[in-house]
Amino acid sequence: MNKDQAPLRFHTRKWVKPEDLNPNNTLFGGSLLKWIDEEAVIYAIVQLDNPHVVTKLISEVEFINAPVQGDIIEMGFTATHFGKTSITLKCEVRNKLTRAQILTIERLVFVNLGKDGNPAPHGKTGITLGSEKFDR
Ligand SMILES: CC(=O)SCCNC(=O)CCNC(=O)[C@H](O)C(C)(C)COP(=O)(O)OP(=O)(O)OC[C@H]1O[C@@H](n2cnc3c(N)ncnc32)[C@H](O)[C@@H]1OP(=O)(O)O
Repeated sequence: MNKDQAPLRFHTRKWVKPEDLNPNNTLFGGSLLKWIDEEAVIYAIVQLDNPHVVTKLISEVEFINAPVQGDIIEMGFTATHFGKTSITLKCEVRNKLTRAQILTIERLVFVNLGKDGNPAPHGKTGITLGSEKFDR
């Protein structure tokens, strides 16, 4: 980990259920990516204090270990870069009980949109810690 990078914060947990499985009886990768995209955009929305944020890019995804039914997994995110209109996150997913790594994504880029739907400067330069802006 880069020494200037904040540690990943593991908040969201999921319980792997029968409807989440692929025909091999392990977690369907598409379900996991959907959960990650939603959690990541919520992280970006909170950090940028704007509900109009879209996913621009998801970098290489490495599926390391496959969860099975009944596993509890947790998703961790941290912001690694604040651009002018974008924010870049890193993601790791691990098994809540064994801590085994499940997946890593080095870069998820989200873009802050203005009222006109075009990229707009967000003015943020660093991570907002604690319960964030939406708790005010
Ligand atoms: C949560 C969801 O499910 S959203 C649904 C899925 N996402 C979408 O449908 C988004 C579709 N894409 C779009 O609407 C457009 O591409 C937009 C509005 C996001 C961006 O439009 P662009 O013309 O690329 O905008 P622009 O060139 O101004 O770049 C905006 C930011 O994205 C960054 N960016 C653009 N392309 C890339 C790329 N390929 N990789 C990484 N960052 C990029 C730019 O560096 C810029 O960031 P910065 O201002 O911090 O330097």
